[in-house]
Amino acid sequence: MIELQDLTKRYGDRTAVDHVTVTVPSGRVTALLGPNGAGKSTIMRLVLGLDRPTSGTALVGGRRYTELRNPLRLVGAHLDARAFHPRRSGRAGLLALARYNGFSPARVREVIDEVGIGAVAGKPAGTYSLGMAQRLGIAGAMLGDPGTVLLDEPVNGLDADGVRWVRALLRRWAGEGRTVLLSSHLIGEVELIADRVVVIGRGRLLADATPAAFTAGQEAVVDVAAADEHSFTLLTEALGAHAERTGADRLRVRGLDAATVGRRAQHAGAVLRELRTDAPGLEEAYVRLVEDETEYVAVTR
Ligand SMILES: Nc1ncnc2c1ncn2[C@@H]1O[C@H](COP(=O)(O)OP(=O)(O)OP(=O)(O)O)[C@@H](O)[C@H]1O
Repeated sequence: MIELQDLTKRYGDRTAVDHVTVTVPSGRVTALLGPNGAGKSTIMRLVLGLDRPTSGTALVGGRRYTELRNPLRLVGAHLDARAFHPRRSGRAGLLALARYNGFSPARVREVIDEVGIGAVAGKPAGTYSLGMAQRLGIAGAMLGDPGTVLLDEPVNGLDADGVRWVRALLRRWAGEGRTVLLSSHLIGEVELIADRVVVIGRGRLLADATPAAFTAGQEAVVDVAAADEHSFTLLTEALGAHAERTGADRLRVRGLDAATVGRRAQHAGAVLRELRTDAPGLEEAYVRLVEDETEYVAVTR
C-alpha cells in the first residue's frame, strides 16, 4: 500500500503537487492519470525518496522509502525507459543493478526471460527500440520481486502486443497481491489497464475512483447522423447549442435525450440516418474533469 498524506511539493513558486491525500491499495492496478505537467512524475519521485516533499508524507507499507532497509526487495520502479547506460548491454546493466543490490545473476536471467528481451540482452541498451527499452526498465523493476511497483508511462512506445503484455503483467502482479501504480497521460491506456484511476490536474487530486464509478455520474450523450446535407443543416439549427459537430453529417448532443432529439429532427423535417445514446466513456469523463481543473471533484467508490 502507498499512502500519500497531504503531500505537497513546490519548486520555487511553482506547486507541482498540491496537498494530495490518496491511498493506493495492494492487489489492484492503480493509474495516476493527468495531462503533461500535472505532477505525476513528481509524485512518483516523492514516493521513491528521489525528492523531498515540501510538506506532507509519502509512505510505502507504512514507512518512508528512505527508511527502508532493502528498498529494491520492497519497491520496484521504472521511471525512465532510457535510464540504462546506452553503451552497456541490457544484460550488463541488469547484472550491475543486481550485484549492487545483492541479487543473483540467475535472477537477472529470469527477469530477462520474463520480459522477453533475451534476443537483444547482449546488445547495447542505447540501440533498443523504445518498446525494448521499456521492457528492460520493467525487468529492472522486477529484480527484487517487490510487493510494490511504480511505473512511469510504462506503455509509452509499445506496440499493441507490447501494451497487451504490460496489461497482462500488471494484472498478474495485482492478482498476486502487489501494489501496482502506473502513470499515464493517455486515458485509453488507463481504461484498459487500471482498476482504479487517480486523476491529477495541476498538482491537485481531481478524482479517485474505479473507472466505472468515475463515469457513473456523467450524463450520457446522443450521437446523431443526418441522411443528407439539407437534413444536416436543419438538424443543426433544431439542436442549437446542444450539438457539436463531430463529422461531415454527424452531431454529438448533450443535455437532450434521444427521444427529444428525434422529435426535434421530425419537427424540423430532418431525415436521420442514425440516432443512438452513448454511455459516457472514461475519456468523456476525464476530458470534462481536466477541462475545469479549478473544480475539486471527489468521486467515491
Ligand atoms: N525539478 C524540478 N524543478 C522545477 N520544476 C519542476 C521540477 N520537476 C517538475 N517540475 C514542474 O512540476 C510540474 C509537474 O511536473 P511532473 O513532471 O511531475 O508532471 P507529469 O504529470 O509527470 O508530466 P509529464 O506527463 O509531462 O511527465 C511541472 O510544472 C514541472 O515543470
